[in-house]
Amino acid sequence: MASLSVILLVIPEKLFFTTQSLSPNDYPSGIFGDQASGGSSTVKWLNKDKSHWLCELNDTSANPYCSWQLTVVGKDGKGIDMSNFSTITLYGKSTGVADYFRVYLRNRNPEYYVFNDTSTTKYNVIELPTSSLSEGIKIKLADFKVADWWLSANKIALEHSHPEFNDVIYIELQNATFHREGKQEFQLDRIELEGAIFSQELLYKIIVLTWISCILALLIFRVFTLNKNLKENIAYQQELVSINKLLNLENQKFEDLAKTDMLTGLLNRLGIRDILYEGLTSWKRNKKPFSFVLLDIDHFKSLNDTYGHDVGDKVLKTLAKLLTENVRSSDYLARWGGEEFILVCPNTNLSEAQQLAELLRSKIEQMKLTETGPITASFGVATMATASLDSLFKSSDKALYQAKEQGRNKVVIHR
Ligand SMILES: Nc1nc2c(ncn2[C@@H]2O[C@H](COP(=O)(O)OP(=O)(O)OP(=O)(O)O)[C@@H](O)[C@H]2O)c(=O)[nH]1
Repeated sequence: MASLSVILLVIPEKLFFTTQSLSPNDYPSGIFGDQASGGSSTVKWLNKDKSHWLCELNDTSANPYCSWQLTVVGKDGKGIDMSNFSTITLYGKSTGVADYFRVYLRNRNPEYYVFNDTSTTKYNVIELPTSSLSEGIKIKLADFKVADWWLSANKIALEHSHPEFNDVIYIELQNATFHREGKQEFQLDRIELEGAIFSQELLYKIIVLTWISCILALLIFRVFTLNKNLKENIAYQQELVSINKLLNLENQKFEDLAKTDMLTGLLNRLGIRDILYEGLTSWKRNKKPFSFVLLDIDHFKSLNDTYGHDVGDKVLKTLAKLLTENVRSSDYLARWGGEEFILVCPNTNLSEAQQLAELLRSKIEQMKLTETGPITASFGVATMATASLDSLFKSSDKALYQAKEQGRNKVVIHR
């Protein structure tokens, strides 16, 4: 865009020029003297093409004249719109007594032109030296002025007193003001109109407007892409959020799995850990009773040995189910390891824990096991006396050991 602007600015103005060439043969032409206004000046053609004529002026009227007139009206009835041209060049020859001649470019405009009254066409006029006609006289349209006599004769309003070239219907050559007597030959070969397609001003305007349009288009494109990126980012964020949710769920799943004993589905040691700390904290803060029931299947080794490990596993699962069904919703049951289970009882004193252990012992004893026959379990019960989970566990383990010692299938409490 910048390079294009530079190129447009440095390109020679001529490249933007448009030209139109007129030959007197292309349009009807006519010659006339001043007899109509009482004079005796005459004019006659000197060739068949009507491009060469002789004017003989006689100073017998107020304004002696003779004219050559080219009627440049197209088939559409319109004259030539010269408003886009900046110069008109006349090529021809003139010899005789006169140094100057005048050119009229006669324009129509409904504001002052009366239909069929050719005298109401605006007389844009300029007087030029006859000598330079052979080299081509280039005249700037801007140098034309409107004939004063025409303005007065037609009482033209001030706003229409400037030259106009939008509908020129006659190009006319005449003797100049001070040539009143004598012979003058004219020859007109060619008329050339020339003008810039773009004026320098328009070119600058186009460049500035193009820049503004490009910047605007760029801004709109930028806003559009930013918006698109924003939407994509939001969608990506939402995707991340949902992935995170999924991952959290998965994490939770893994966490739950890590805290669960695979065989029985009960909590494992890791799973019960937080509950133990909560119980300890609660005991420390409010001295709320907190008890443990440890239970261990009796002679499980011989059960395994007799019926096999798989049967042993089934027994462990059945027992876990029975225990789950018979503990309170406020208690926490976990597999401590092997054939050993722990029941953590918040807000439960020693006697309540003992009763619970007794109930479980009795349920286990009565449990129906088709493959092995009945089993029993021994229980050690303890309640928290000092702020130590370790000593609570040791106490209940000690009580369990005593239950085993006392013949198994027993509940022993640690006092
Ligand atoms: N089937 C099965 N057996 C297990 C599992 N974990 C531990 N055991 C077995 O449990 C048995 C425990 O035996 P011991 O510690 O000697 O105790 P016990 O035979 O129950 O004897 P007491 O506790 O003194 O009544 C061992 O033979 C272990 O192999 C398990 O997940 N599945």
